[in-house]
Amino acid sequence: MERLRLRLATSSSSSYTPIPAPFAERQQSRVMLQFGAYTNANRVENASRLEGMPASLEAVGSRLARAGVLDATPDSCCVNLYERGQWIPPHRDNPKFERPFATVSLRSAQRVAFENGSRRVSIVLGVGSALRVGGEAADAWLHSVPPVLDARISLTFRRLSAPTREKFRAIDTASAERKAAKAIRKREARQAKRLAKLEASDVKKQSSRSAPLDLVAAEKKASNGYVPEVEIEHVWRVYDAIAPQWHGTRYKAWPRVAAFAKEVGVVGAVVADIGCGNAKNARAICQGGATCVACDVSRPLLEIAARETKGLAYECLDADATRLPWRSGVFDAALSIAVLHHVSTLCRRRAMVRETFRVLRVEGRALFYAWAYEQREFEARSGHRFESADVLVPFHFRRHGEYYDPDASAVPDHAKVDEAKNALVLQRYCHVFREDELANLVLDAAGTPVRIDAAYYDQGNWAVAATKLAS
Ligand SMILES: O=C(O)CCC(=O)C(=O)O
Ligand SMILES: [Fe+2]
Repeated sequence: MERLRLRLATSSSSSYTPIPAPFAERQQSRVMLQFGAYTNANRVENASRLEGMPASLEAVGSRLARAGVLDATPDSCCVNLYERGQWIPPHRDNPKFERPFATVSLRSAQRVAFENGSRRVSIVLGVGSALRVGGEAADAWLHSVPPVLDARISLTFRRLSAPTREKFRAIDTASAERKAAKAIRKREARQAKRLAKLEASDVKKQSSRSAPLDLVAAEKKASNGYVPEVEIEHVWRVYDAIAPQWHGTRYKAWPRVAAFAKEVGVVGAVVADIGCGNAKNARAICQGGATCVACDVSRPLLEIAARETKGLAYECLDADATRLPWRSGVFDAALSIAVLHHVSTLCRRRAMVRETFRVLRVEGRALFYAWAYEQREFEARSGHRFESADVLVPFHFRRHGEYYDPDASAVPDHAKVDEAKNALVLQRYCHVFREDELANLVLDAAGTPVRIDAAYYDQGNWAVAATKLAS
């Protein structure tokens, strides 16, 4: 008996209930091993482990159902282990179990008593017998086990009632759903954490580089080497933003530039227009039959240039004048008109001059124009007065009129609104040249012997025309 009790008690799906101390003292109750659902102080326990019955007990339960002792296959079994003298007071079986239920008696025969008011009925349960209890016997009558005469085992088979079973199934489903939802939340939280970590490391990576203002700028930076932030923000992005308005007000070549272009732009000549902007010099260059290859860093200006030069032998491409994408010695002439003053370091201005002469053939001619520090007010239409050599010059980007496109590309971060003028004020960076500075730069930085053909003041700019003397 003890061995059996231990064996069953260690079965994982069982509940072993020893007799509580006060009950044990009076020998009330018995050791119980319960499989499947059972009740404990009127609460159903283990309802979701209905499959928990050992195969041997299940076989007995099925046989009871087949024999018609039970109406359906039981899903729980309580094994009662009685020592001699142990007993159970009158009670009613928990209504959360279906009727009928059945008790199989083993080991020793035992009398059980039924009572209903003053009525009493006793039944002797023989070894191997099955007692079916249902109807009034189960609910109107109480039953009890008087002190057993000998050690005894009984097996009571029950089936959880349909509503209770349904209730527990719903609870089970809900708890499974809660569990699943919790698992999903946990997984999502983990993913969010991982993502945040990735993003943080990305931001770190980005901020450890000198942050590019936009992708185009970043791309240019990568392909052209270092471009100071001031040029990207205050030259490149400004021209990108103002391109249509810029084009609208500057569409004619300056006369002395046009004269130079005409001189060099003969049939068969190949001319470079470096920093071409909206290509206002294109006609002057190409009208004599020359072919022109132009470049600029502003895509919006290049788009205008391409549009404006349809039908001309004029090609324009996106390139930085400090790193020209052409072979050395291929051009007969080069124009660098109002470009040098937008380059913010001496090193880059020197690079631009050197590159211009590199792509020229020997005897090739170049014309440079750069904004003058010394503005001769009576000559200069701009009327600027500069305080120093490196300045920010405001450009009023009108938010109205025929050259305003509200859908045009983004304005630079530094733009300020001027409500009175209904304009955005953009600041263009300029390095303004002092007298002789441009000529000295050309002589110094050409990287090859050059001859200065002319140096003069025109349109508020210093101008230098020079010829490459050797390769
Ligand atoms: O052992 C028996 O015969 C009856 C047991 C019983 O009534 C019970 O477990 O509720
Ligand atoms: Fe009972």
